[in-house]
Amino acid sequence: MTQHRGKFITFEGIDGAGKSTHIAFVGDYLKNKGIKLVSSREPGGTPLGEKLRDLVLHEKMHLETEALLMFASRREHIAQVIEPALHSGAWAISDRFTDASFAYQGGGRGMDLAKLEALEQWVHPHLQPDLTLLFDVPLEVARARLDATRSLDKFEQEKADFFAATRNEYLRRATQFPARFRVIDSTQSIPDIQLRIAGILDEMLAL
Ligand SMILES: Nc1ncnc2c1ncn2[C@@H]1O[C@H](COP(=O)(O)OP(=O)(O)O)[C@@H](O)[C@H]1O
Ligand SMILES: Cc1cn([C@H]2C[C@H](O)[C@@H](COP(=O)(O)OP(=O)(O)O)O2)c(=O)[nH]c1=O
Repeated sequence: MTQHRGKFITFEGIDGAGKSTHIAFVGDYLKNKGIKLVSSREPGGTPLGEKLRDLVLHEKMHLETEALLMFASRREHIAQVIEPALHSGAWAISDRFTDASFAYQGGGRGMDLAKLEALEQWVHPHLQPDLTLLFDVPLEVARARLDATRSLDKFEQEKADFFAATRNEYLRRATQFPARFRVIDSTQSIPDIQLRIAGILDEMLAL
């Protein structure tokens, strides 16, 4: 019997939007529906990727070095985790993927989008998420949530205009790729957001 390829779901949003809060919910929801899945994150997702994550989140570096390390981590993640999972029929869910490079390195830091497109074509010419959940909140809401909870990494210490540009690029991409993006208004309560996500997943499961 031919094995059906699994689905690939990615989670995106500016820091503090509430992305991490909902990843476990999605994992549990899908497992309860009998779906086998692999959950991982970027940068990271493999032992080498986690080492790159540590560097890229804490060291100062040239913008293009930062982008190249994101894609290096991604290359390893796709080869070791995402493709094998999808090929075996399992679903893969990733806390961030290439949209984050466009939003942060492209939007936030102003890197030429054409260079990011070239990297995307190099690293995953044939792979795109089946579904991207974009958790969207105004900057002040995200900032207040971050300040209430944790010590901040290199990106999280950036200023408001960085996050405004990052958020805009995410929203621009959601408009550019409407078939796979779902924008979640993350100012809503956690239970309301979960209801919306469950509806989106049910639609996908019915396909
Ligand atoms: N819809 C929500 N309403 C209120 N607080 C939220 C909501 N979503 C997340 N939070 C809180 O905001 C903080 C940041 O959420 P988190 O999921 O870690 O954000 P992200 O992964 O997007 O950076 C956490 O303390 C979380 O409990
Ligand atoms: C995947 C990716 C992440 N990032 C940034 C966004 C985040 O600020 C940071 C780490 O993401 P994340 O795992 O969401 O951070 P946390 O665990 O603190 O919630 O890396 C990029 O700048 N480019 C990328 O391509």
